[in-house]
Amino acid sequence: MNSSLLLGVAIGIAIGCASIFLPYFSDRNQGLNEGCSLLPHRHFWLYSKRVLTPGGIMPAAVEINGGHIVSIVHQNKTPKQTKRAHVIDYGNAVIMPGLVDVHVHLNEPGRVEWEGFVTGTKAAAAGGFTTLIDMPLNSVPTTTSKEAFDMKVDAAKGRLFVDVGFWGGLVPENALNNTAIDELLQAGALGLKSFMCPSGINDFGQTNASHIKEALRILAKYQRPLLVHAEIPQPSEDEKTDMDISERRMYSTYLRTRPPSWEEEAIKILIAVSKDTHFDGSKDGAHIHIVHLSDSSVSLDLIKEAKESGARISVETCPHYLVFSAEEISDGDTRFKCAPPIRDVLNRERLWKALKDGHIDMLSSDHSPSSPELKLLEAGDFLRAWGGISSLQFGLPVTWSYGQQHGLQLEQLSELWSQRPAKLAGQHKKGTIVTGNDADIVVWDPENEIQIGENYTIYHKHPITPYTGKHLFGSVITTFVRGNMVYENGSHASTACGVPILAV
Ligand SMILES: NC(=O)NC(NC(N)=O)C(=O)[O-]
Ligand SMILES: [Zn+2]
Ligand SMILES: [Zn+2]
Repeated sequence: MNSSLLLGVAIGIAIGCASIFLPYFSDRNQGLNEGCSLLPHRHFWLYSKRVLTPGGIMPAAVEINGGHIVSIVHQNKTPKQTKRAHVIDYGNAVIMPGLVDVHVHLNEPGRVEWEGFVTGTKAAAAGGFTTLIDMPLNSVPTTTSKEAFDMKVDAAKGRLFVDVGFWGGLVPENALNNTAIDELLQAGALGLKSFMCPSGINDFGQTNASHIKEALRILAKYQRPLLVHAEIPQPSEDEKTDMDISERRMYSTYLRTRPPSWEEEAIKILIAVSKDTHFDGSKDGAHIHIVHLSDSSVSLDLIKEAKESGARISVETCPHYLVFSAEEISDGDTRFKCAPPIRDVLNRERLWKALKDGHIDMLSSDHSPSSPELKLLEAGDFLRAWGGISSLQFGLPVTWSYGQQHGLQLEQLSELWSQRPAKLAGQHKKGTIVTGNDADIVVWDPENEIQIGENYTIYHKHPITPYTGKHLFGSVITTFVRGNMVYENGSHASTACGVPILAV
């Protein structure tokens, strides 16, 4: 070996050693992006008596360094605070994976008077959500082309308090254009989303079975899912066009306009098209995800059967279908208007059973607010008001409080809110507390009582929500996104350091 080679090897070893030991020499601040975190450390330990890991809930210390979980030590005592090791002891609070919401309408760019990246992601952080996946509609433009996708990502930069990925939109204009869909997916869309009924947004038209089949062919190649708003309008016998305002104010009128048969019909078609999605020799086929299931009767049975026979189908439901019922919605109270509609108590209880039995794969908020005027609260006109419920920030305490009454365990709740949604979005480093994953964590007190109301800060752009007045259990203490403490007890980090998540 000549001398210059020897020198090279020696330098190489020196650099190698330095990088192995670097984290220990640089316990404070190294690589810390000023303002991203309320905590001035990048290497620290979180401790509590209740850490939720895939192995169960246990007393443990979670070591975080450089934004990742680097070790999890099952121990009954708080680790010692040393010069090198900053330790936060959360006592009996629960440390669990940050929540992942795969169905959020942030409406930016273009409809920031409805919601926006800053307000939406601040609400998310305060609610324990560390990742959101944004829907392609309600923003202007809708996210249906590569150009629109790039605009969305640009608009998001520097404005996110949690990480945000994006679904692309599948509409009649791009569905049969393979190049356009390829471009959208190559730009980073995590999958596509389509409607089988009018979406309420003019430039987001409804797709039919042929559009969906063609899109699945391409999605199968990328192994990314198609999310579908599964309702197809059905002809009805008593269709009246001349209803007066007193009839339009009645919740029962609205409920009649969107019967379960709309969901059934759409789901039948989706199951039929999912049968053979092993296109071009693709061995895994395409994945269809049914968003916001409301009908827990025939629709749910169809999904169960299809899954049993091996279809690659998953389904989500939302807190509002689990908490409210048609019987309790007052006429004129359009805060509750959403599509598909909230149905009767029996339907709700069957949804809980399906959730507990594992037939519903995950939860999502379907946070879809609008400007207050569009809810037509004064007129209370259910047929003309905007359909969409504002709820992002409350998902955890709501589903925990009502889930407990239905025998749902914390471990199950975490699977429904973190592990499975992260998987659907292709985020394999998120959704669980395991070594090597992103340090996306919520620390919360499941026993603390709260009330959504005056003494509760709502970070959504508009506070209008049907949850107002609800007494709940569970308050978020701290939220970490990739090791940054982005929220603690009513304060957010000063800089928005969440990142746009792009599929690669
Ligand atoms: N344009 C929307 O945001 N629609 C949403 N509205 C609801 N769910 O009422 C949805 O997800 O269908
Ligand atoms: Zn929808
Ligand atoms: Zn939606």
